[in-house]
Amino acid sequence: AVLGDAGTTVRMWARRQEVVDQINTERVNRDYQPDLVLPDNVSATTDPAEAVEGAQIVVLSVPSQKLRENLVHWADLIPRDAAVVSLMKGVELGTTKRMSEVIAEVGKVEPERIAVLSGPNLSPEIAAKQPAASVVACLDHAVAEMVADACAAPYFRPYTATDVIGTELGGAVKNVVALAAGMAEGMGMGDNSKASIITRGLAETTRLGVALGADPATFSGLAGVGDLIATCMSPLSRNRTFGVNLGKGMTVEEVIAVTKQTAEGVKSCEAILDLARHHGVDVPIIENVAAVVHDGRTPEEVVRALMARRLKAEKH
Ligand SMILES: NC(=O)c1ccc[n+]([C@@H]2O[C@H](COP(=O)([O-])OP(=O)(O)OC[C@H]3O[C@@H](n4cnc5c(N)ncnc54)[C@H](O)[C@@H]3O)[C@@H](O)[C@H]2O)c1
Ligand SMILES: O=P(O)(O)OC[C@H](O)CO
Repeated sequence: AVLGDAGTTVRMWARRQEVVDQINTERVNRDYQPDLVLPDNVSATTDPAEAVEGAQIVVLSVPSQKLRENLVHWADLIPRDAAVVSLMKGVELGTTKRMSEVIAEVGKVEPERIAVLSGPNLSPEIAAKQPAASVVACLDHAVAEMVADACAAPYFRPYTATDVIGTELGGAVKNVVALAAGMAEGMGMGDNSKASIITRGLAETTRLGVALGADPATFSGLAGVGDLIATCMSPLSRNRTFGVNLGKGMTVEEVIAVTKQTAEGVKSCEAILDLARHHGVDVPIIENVAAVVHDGRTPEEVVRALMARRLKAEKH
């Protein structure tokens, strides 16, 4: 819808024929955004070859852990001169690769053609065409500008950047911090607790980003603190909501059973923790979220553990 409203012709790929038919005939996707009427320049197909044929820009958005298995089938179809844009906010389990790295590896796309888009962009608000800003980052700034032009709509303002690592990492780590903020909310804690989590979560994100080669300034921007605030504070966030349910005492299995859409932080927290350990970066909030989600610790136990840590100077 954003691309279409920006005047860009869009051919979407979907797996199910009934979804494609609904989009092409009624211009809606009832399961995901029932109130959003897609613009006329957006169409859909179940055939990936038809979707990408002649495309100048290929936008990839599936759950992060499913990108690799899908990309295997798309790699040879992607036009060799197209920009490839990732909207995904996760890190791959096992490999600890960011989505742009998976695209380069499996899609055989040169890094200069890979752009990532990230920012405070909760989809129900975007679908309601409420004004929002975002960041398109690509090593080749001209490619970032081309993608920004293609998605600049009256209600959607993309800024450009060249820090792919920072932009991508900000989007992935904020989901894990939002799980922690949600847990605090679910346990009945107030704004001091959540602001403390957000601020120290940003410190962890920045430390890890710098170790990976990101520009620390990126984390003060839309893809850093901007998305972190939106996701940690909004009841529309799936990651925060997942955390709220954990904080209220539901088990991980119970929360998964009631969660219909992707909460990227649940799987990515382990991959991000692996990445941090590999680079020798201290990430206590991420570590404790992973302990709740994957090791059976309770939110109460990890709050006690976080508050009992050795006192230290406040620095990144
Ligand atoms: N929803 C948001 O507000 C938002 C905003 C910015 C970025 N993102 C990011 O975009 C990515 C996708 O999120 P989403 O909100 O679209 O998630 P979603 O769960 O709402 O939708 C995921 C889509 O992928 C499809 N899908 C699921 N499993 C698949 C598979 N194995 N193979 C192919 N397709 C599959 C689903 O049918 C659905 O169309 C995530 O990385 C998310 O962090 C989401
Ligand atoms: O609903 P969430 O938690 O996946 O967050 C959505 C977007 O990433 C917010 O920018």
